[in-house]
Amino acid sequence: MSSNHRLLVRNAKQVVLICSNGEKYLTKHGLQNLCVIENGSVVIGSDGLIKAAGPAETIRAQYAGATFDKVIDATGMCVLPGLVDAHTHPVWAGDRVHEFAMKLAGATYMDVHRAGGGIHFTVEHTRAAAASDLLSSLSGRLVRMQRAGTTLVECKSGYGLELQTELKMLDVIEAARRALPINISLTYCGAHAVPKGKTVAEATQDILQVQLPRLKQRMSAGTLSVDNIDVFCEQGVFDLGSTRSILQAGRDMGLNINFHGDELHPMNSAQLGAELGALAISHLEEVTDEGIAAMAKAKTAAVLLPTTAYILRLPQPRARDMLEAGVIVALGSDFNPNAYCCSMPIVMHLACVNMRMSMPEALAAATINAAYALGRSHTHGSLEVNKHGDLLILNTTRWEHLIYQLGGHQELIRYVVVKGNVVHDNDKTMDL
Ligand SMILES: N=CN[C@@H](CCC(=O)O)C(=O)O
Ligand SMILES: [Zn+2]
Repeated sequence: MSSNHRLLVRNAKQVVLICSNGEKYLTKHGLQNLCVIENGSVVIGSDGLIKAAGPAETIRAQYAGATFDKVIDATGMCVLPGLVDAHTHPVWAGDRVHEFAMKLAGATYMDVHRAGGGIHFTVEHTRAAAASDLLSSLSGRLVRMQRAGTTLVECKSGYGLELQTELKMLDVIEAARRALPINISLTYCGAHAVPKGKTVAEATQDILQVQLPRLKQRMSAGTLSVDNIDVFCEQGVFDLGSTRSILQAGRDMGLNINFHGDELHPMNSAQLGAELGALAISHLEEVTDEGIAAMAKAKTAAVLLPTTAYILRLPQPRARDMLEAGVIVALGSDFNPNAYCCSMPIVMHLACVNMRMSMPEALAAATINAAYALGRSHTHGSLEVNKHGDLLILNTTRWEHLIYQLGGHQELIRYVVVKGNVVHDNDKTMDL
């Protein structure tokens, strides 16, 4: 093979492909043994896509005459697909460290929300913030996530709750998508809370009659590209009926349904999502057995968020029951002013310890299954030919160290690569 390629990563102790037969997600037995090559190499072409991932000897012979823009000798290191974070709220102004103190002193999430704090506090600050300030804080957060190994991240709006600020947030995410190498899946979450002074019915009408039509115009004009629609379906927020009408309207515009459900109370959100063909439902701390069965049947991914249950001291989502029922389990950091965590390695560690997932289950949940939850598992989430050349190279001989060493990812992650370009080199503390 004599053509020029972008990147060769050679002689890695382990190359963790995750899967190798074009699987769109992994459940049950598929999660028991992830596909790992001992002594492997990876080739990424000049189009940024994976050309080969296999035994080092085979690739050496196959690419004997090829040239590469860059060669990384990964002797003694591990190569993994870039991590996928399936749930974040990364655009906001005004932190909530004071509320963290209140919660440590015993206040619940809803106590703070009803007292006008929580999402409402963030809405007030985000409405007042300049788009340029939101973009610069968002960019910093995304770089931090990328350094922790995330190469595809879902980003929600939802701290505007009215047209102008929701559009401002979506535009800021769109601008970050164009400026930064990290891959972004963009979610409209105008139904994140009922704005102060409005009833649920009024808020729902505003979304259906004002916000979604404007979004549709912007999408048709090609100035905004929204991927998913989200609603916070919860007692005291959006009930099942209003959730249904908003999600249906989003689906009719071609958006993937991906929403917050069954977090603080059992709402039958899982059944609703399954019925509507949702790609994913997040949280599910209070999901019922019927909800689990419905999601397994409908192939609706469960995006579990270990940081939320940890910080709010909620019951843990029933990951084991979901896995045993064949639900597609994915993970997200839930980065937001309530749960300030940018690190999917920490999320995987919490999923293993608190939700009793195994390390292979957690890694699949943070790669191929999270990519599925975002409708991207045909291009992301595993190291397979023709997928994006997004990967991590770890300073360790066994991939499990990324989960085992709690908070150790900064030292462990040597390189982060997106489409064959090194976007983070820990040795040079470089971020591009
Ligand atoms: N539960 C609703 N939304 C977020 C929290 C957002 C916030 O508190 O600002 C979540 O997923 O945890
Ligand atoms: Zn959320």
